[in-house]
Amino acid sequence: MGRKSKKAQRRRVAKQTSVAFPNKLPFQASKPVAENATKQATHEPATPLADGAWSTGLRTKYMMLGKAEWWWLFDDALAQIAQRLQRENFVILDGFLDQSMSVELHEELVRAYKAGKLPETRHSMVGCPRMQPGALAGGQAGTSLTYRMNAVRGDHVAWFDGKEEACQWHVLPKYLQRMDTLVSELAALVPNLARTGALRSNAMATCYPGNGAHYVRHCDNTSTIQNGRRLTALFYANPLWTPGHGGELRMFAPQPADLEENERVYVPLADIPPTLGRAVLFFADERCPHEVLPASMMRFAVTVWYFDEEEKLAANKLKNDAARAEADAARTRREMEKFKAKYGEAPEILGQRQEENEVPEVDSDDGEPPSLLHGAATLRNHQISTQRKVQD
Ligand SMILES: O=C(O)CCC(=O)C(=O)O
Ligand SMILES: [Fe+2]
Repeated sequence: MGRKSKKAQRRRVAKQTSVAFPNKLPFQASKPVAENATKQATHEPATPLADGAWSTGLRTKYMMLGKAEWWWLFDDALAQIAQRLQRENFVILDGFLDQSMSVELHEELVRAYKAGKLPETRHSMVGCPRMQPGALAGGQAGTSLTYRMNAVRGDHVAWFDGKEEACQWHVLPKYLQRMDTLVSELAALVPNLARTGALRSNAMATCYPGNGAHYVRHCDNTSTIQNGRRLTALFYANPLWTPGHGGELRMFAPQPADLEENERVYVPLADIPPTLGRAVLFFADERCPHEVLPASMMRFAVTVWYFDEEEKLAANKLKNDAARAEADAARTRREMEKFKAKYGEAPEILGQRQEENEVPEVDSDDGEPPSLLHGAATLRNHQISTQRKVQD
């Protein structure tokens, strides 16, 4: 396909949405989790706590070159990130943003969360989207039946493009630009990400408000749903996190896509604390079942999904397909029944998905690549050339 027609196709996606095996497991696996296993009563981790210690040497090296905050952007770091992602299906990046930016992003998220709790007239951020309890399901195109159930998913969320003036963002747009840069670099190194990097979701800001809020084990995409999500990028902003606060991201071993649910055995691989400045990247499909363990304190994160262009275009084409929407809705109704029987909580049915969660592309005819890639390349070139000067 020619560049122009590809670009036109991308633009159509934006219009339609109105706003883009491992050899060895990394951590020692503990006992498989049976389907009905009850949650642990204590905060003892069931699996080893996982951190980003693998990058300490790299971070020290780039700190000494005055490039601490860009450590992940250099060729040796990118090669390791790509290698880990391919070998383990997920990778932890500590210090993705430096301490002061991370603290500031935490403050921005707290501000947005608090503003959403006040009546419109009583805060200074009128027009900043309110964080609401997160929705479930939505089907392939995201436009089918959705529902809420606190026992399944207990976070509050809102979607942001980082340009909302009312929200007074400062760090969020910088974070997005950096993550876009990283993912567009990885797209050139990881074959499975080859069609990723031009389309992504907006940023989903989340707060698990404590009191045991959690998100049960799930995959962000599956071979049945095919919603286009290829890579999940998380950033955690919790300055005072300690193990007693819970809210770890538990990663499970990959699932063969062709196994029925009752044949699956979920082996926990690692519990990842949601500590300040930490980013986690993982494949959005059955390679990475995951859950958020109960949080006893407020827990803030930003999630972005990078889409496989082809899969996302196919999913969007089915937006107005009544038969597909009904098949998705039927599956969602079965899921709701299952959860209702398991947790005894009635779902709140929302109907069609409310959020507009995809990023529009710049509408230009001048042959420029999509804004996302363009901004990302510029950022990398700038940082790398500065670094070369430092080394020369
Ligand atoms: O916040 C996290 O650590 C993960 C959240 C999650 O799995 C999701 O929103 O799909
Ligand atoms: Fe998830």
